[in-house]
Amino acid sequence: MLQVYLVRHGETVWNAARRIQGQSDSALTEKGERQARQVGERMKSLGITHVISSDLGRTRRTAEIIADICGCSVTLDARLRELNMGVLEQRPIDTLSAEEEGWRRTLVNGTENGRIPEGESMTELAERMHQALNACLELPAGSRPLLVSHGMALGVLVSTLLGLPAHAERRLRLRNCSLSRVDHQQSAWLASGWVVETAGDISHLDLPALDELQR
Ligand SMILES: O=C(O)[C@@H](CO)OP(=O)(O)O
Repeated sequence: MLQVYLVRHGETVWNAARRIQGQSDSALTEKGERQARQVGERMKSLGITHVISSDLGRTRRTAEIIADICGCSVTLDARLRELNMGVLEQRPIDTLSAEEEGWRRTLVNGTENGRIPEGESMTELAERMHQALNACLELPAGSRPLLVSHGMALGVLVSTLLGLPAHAERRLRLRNCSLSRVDHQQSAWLASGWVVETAGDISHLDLPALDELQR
């Protein structure tokens, strides 16, 4: 059975300031770097063999810290990027106009193919996240990979593996450097394919971690 670990990047300057990143970027805070070291120690104890990361700066930095601790190298996969949030990227979330908030809501209320202008739909995000996860099935037997990605991206992946709509990601709390795990199993009696072992575990963190874009 293949076990794949999923980690959201450490806290960033814009997470703490409630600014929308999407495929734009900001640096990890000091706390974010600490979170990455703490999840790295946990990953080491779990025997991670591969660290595969979104190519955005905040995930790369988190992945490098983890990989250093685990003695692995980092492979980049652009399919693990956060949702492209189009014209709302870089904006403080508390300054959105009613029209802009309406665009954001088309994403989170499940409007089919809803998207922020110049952005991506949840369906497109789900497709590329599933491709990145399924690529782990090609790794050599005995591999234990870790994917380092983002709040909405991982939330959409876990929600859709459970058979829920992509926007059910709103119901998952994936804090910075939280750990989730999905397993690929064959079972005639239980489900065959991907099953969710755990989601959003932060027991390795010693300080309270932010929820997505929350204070
Ligand atoms: O892009 C962002 O601002 C948030 C949105 O959920 O995601 P993350 O911090 O996980 O990249």
